[in-house]
Amino acid sequence: MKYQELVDVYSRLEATTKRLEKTEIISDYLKTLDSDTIEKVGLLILGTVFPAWSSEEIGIGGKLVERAVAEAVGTTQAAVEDAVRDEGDIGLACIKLYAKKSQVTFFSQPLTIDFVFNSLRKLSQISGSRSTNRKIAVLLELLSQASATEAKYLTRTITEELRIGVGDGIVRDAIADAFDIDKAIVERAQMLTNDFSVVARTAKEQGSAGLEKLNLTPGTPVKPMLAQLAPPLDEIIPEMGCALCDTKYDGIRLQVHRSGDEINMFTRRLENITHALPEIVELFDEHMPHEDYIVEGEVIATRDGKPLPFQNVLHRVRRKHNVEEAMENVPLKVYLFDVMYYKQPLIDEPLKNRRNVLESIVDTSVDEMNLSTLKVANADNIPEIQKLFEWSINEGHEGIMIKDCSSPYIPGLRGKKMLKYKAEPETLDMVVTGGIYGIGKRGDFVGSYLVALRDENDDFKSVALVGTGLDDATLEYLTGKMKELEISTKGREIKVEPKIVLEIAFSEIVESPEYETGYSLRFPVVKNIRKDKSPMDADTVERLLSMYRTGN
Ligand SMILES: Nc1ncnc2c1ncn2[C@@H]1O[C@H](COP(=O)(O)OP(=O)(O)OP(=O)(O)O)[C@@H](O)[C@H]1O
Repeated sequence: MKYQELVDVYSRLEATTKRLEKTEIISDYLKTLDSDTIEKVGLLILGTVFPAWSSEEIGIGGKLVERAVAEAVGTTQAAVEDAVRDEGDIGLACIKLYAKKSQVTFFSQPLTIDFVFNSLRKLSQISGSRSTNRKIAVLLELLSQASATEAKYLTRTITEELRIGVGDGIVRDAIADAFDIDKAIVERAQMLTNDFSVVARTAKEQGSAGLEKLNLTPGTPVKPMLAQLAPPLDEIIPEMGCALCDTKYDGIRLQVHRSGDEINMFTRRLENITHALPEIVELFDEHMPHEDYIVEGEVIATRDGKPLPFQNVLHRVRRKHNVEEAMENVPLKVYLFDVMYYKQPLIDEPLKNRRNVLESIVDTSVDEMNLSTLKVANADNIPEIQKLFEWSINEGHEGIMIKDCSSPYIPGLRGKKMLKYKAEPETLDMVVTGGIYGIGKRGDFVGSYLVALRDENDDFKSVALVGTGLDDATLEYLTGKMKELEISTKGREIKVEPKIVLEIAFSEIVESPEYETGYSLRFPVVKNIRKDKSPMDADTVERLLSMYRTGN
């Protein structure tokens, strides 16, 4: 299958902002593909060649791509940089540069989807000596054979910024439409496998029966079930009838998988962090059965037995060197709260049963391994739940979780079956799309950050400019990141790729025509850099609107 055909689909997708049209374009295209190609297109359509669960990445910086483009079209790297600055994006720069291409490729063959996919995967494998030259060689093989539009989308795929406004939701709907399958079935398969190549191929070959057979596999991470904000206790607990309430710990969510002799640990973003926390691997090896399982819990940092803010665990997870030293300085504790697999998948079991299984398999005889502190609630013992909340806060935790006893584990869902009840006011996790450099002696730093939220097309729409809450070290760190992610700079204004996630506190949501969402925040303050979240995990315009309507 020719890559140009996929590129034509990209162009049509970029040309419309309408979700239904995008879904139809992809759905029609998927119907024309054979099994091997649909597997690749399932990922390429999202601008990637790796499934969401994989920690592999293409790993090519913008500068290297610019160098390869320069060689492919026979110009200087400076000319490519200029074009990127003028056009605001490497893809559009390619269109301009390829029009003037002086290198003529003889005997060139049209690029195929297969060749592009395999070459992009090959890039991630190249390391060690002369790796830059070897990467350039692979890039050149692609770029010198590419048409202008192929180069546009190839370079955007390589820099992981496809910009066609297609996210998981649209691909899910397109697969459902193409093969006449219920969307909920496709969604479930995606949440369980986190791999659109498997979902697309299975949908094509086996339809809904095949998708329904896909299940959890220990070793492959699954999207975590997420929480909504809880209404008052005396409203929600009678509504649930039976609520499992447990302490909400302020650490990092950990999904621990044992498969055979191997233990792997993943974050909520499905990042594999096994190597950063060797003592936790040992803890699970010694205090959990040697059976296949997937359990979930929160890992927190402590000092003198008291919990430390979650950034302390984050430092442990990000650390590549001196792991031993960090282990002594930041002792960790695990609090388990769910089990999704034990010898067999358990996600369809009600939470109460899962909790019973969990309690029967964890050995909590050591200080570091714990079950979350729990109280089962009903309409008659609400004051005891209020006490659990107060106790949790006094112990230095964040609050409590309120979970429906009868609920299955629904991967990726933020629904009413799992709620959070916190002491602190709600914040929004927002994505930085730009910023403004300071003036005078602050001229070297980006002083305010344009923050945005994801809309239903997975495009980022601006909400506010935030400049408060940042100390000098954080400003320096963020400015460095902004420079790495720079798309263009005009005067004091910088535009960046949407990668940085900031947690923003604010006093109120207000209407504002100044920003793309039509809303803004009063007194926004940066509370944290959420290095544990990807832009796709950030909050949405929909959430902003629902908070605006409910005054939350
Ligand atoms: N006992 C518990 N049960 C479930 N989750 C818990 C528990 N203790 C702590 N957590 C954490 O609380 C998180 C949900 O709360 P919150 O919304 O505040 O976190 P967040 O990371 O800001 O957002 P998200 O809901 O997107 O994870 C869970 O993802 C989990 O990491």
